[in-house]
Amino acid sequence: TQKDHSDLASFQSERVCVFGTGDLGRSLGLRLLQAGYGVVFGSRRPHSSSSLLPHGAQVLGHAAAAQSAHLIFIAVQREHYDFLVPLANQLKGKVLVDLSNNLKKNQYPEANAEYLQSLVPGAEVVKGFNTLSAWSLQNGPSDANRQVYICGESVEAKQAVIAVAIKLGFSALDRGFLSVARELEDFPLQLFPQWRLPLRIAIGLSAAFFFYLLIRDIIYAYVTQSKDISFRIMVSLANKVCPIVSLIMLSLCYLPGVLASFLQLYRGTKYRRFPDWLDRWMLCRKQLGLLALGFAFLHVLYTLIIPIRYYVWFKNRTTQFDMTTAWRGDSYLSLGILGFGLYVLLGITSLPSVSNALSWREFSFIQSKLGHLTLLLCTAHTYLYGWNRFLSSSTYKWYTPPGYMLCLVLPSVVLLLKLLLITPCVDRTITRIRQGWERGADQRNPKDSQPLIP
Ligand SMILES: NC(=O)C1=CN([C@@H]2O[C@H](COP(=O)(O)OP(=O)(O)OC[C@H]3O[C@@H](n4cnc5c(N)ncnc54)[C@H](OP(=O)(O)O)[C@@H]3O)[C@@H](O)[C@H]2O)C=CC1
Ligand SMILES: [Fe+3]
Repeated sequence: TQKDHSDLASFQSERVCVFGTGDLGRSLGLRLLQAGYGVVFGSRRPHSSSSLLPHGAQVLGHAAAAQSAHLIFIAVQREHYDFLVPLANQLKGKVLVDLSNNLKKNQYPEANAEYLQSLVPGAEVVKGFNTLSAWSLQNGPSDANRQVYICGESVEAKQAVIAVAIKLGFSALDRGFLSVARELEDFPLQLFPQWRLPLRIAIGLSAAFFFYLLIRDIIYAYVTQSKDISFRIMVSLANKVCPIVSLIMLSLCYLPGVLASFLQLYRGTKYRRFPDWLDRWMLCRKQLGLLALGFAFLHVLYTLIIPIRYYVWFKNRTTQFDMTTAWRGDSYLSLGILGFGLYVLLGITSLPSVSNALSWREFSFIQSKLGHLTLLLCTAHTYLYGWNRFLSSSTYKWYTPPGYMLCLVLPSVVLLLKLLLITPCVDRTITRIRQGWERGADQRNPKDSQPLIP
C-alpha cells in the first residue's frame, strides 16, 4: 500500500546521501533532487532538521543514511571529520566525496581528502566539486561555472562521481590520484597567480618613476626657482609615468625570449632546461604584455585630453611657425599611433578564444614579428619625442632627462639583441639547434645525443 508505494518510488530513482545540512549540503541536495536522484541527508539531529531543507529529501541519522546509499557527499567542514570514525562499519566500501575547502593554503599538513581517507580507510574517497559554491549550485545548470575537477584512487568510484556530475549538468575532469587533492583544494584560494609578478613589477616601476619625476620635475623646480607647478602631478606626471612603464614592461615581455635564444645559441643545444628564473619569466610574458598595453592605453587617453586642458589653452600663443618642428611633432605622434594600433592587435590575439583560432605559425608571426615591430615603433616614438622635446630646446642638454634616457636603454638593448638574432648566419644556427641537429652531435657518445624529455 502507501508504504510499499513510496519504497518502490525511491527504489526506482538512484539514491545518494549527503552528510551535513548546511549551505552546501542543502544546495547540493536540491540540485540532486532536480536531477532525479533520491536524496537522503545524514544529520546529527535528523528530527529537528530545519525547514530550509529541500522538499522531497529524507533526513536520517548518519549511520542510517549511510546504509541507504552507495555514494555519500561529505558537506561538513574538515574540522568535524572525526564524527566519521565511529561510522567505519557503515562506510565500508562506500564512495565518499570530499567537498571541503580550507581558509588558507597549507593550513593542514595533508590534504583534506587524504585526511578523510586516513580516517575511513575502508571507503573510497574522491575529491571533487569543491570549486563550486553553494550559490552556483543553486543557480542551476545555466550558470557559467560548469567545470568540476575530481581526483581519487579508485577508478570505479571516480566513474560513479563523474556520472552524478554529468547528470547535474557539469562537465567533470578527472585530474588523477588523490595526491592531486591538495592542488584542487588550492584552486578556490588562488588569487591571480600568473599576474602576481607582473603586477608587482608594474607597481614597483610606477612608484619608482613617479617619485623620481616628482622630485626632479616639481620639487626641484620649487626649490631652485620657487615655482609652484604642483598641479602638473595630475596629468603631466601621470602621462610621463605611463609611457615609461609601458615601454619598459613591453621590453620585459620580449627580453626573456631573446635571452632564451642566446642561451640556446651559447649551449648549442635545446635539450637542456632553462634556469628557473627564466622559465618563470617566460611564463608571465602574456601578463607583462597586457599590463604594458594597459599603461599604453592610459598614455593615449592622457595625451588625447591635452588640448582641452586649461593650462595648455592658457599658454597657447602665436609664434613663428616652424616647419621642422611640425614635421617632427607629427612624425612622433604618427609612430605612436601605429605602435599603439599594433599593441592592441597583440592584446587581442592573446585572448584564448582568438589565439585558439590561429595556427601556430600565425600566432608566432603576430606575437613575435609584429610584437618586435611594435616595440620598435614605440621606441622610435619615444626617441623622436625626446629629440623634439629636448634637443631642439636650447635650455636642455642631451643628458638632462635621465629618466627619459633610462626608459630607452632597455627597449634599445632588446631590439639590438633581436637584430643580432635575425641576421642570417645566427638565424640559421638557431634553426639548426631548434630542429635538434646539434653541433657535432654525431661525434659524441651516441647516448648524449638522445633527446632528453624536457
Ligand atoms: N558553502 C559553500 O559555498 C561551499 C562549501 N564547501 C565546503 O563544504 C563544507 C560545508 O560547508 P557549508 O555547507 O558552507 O558549511 P555549514 O556550516 O553551512 O554546514 C556544515 C554542516 O556540517 C554539519 N556539522 C557541523 N558540525 C558538525 C560536527 N561536529 N559533526 C558532524 N556534522 C557537523 C552540520 O549539519 P547537521 O547539523 O545536519 O549535522 C552543518 O550544517 C565545508 O568543508 C566547505 O569547505 C565547498 C565549496 C563551497
Ligand atoms: Fe608617447
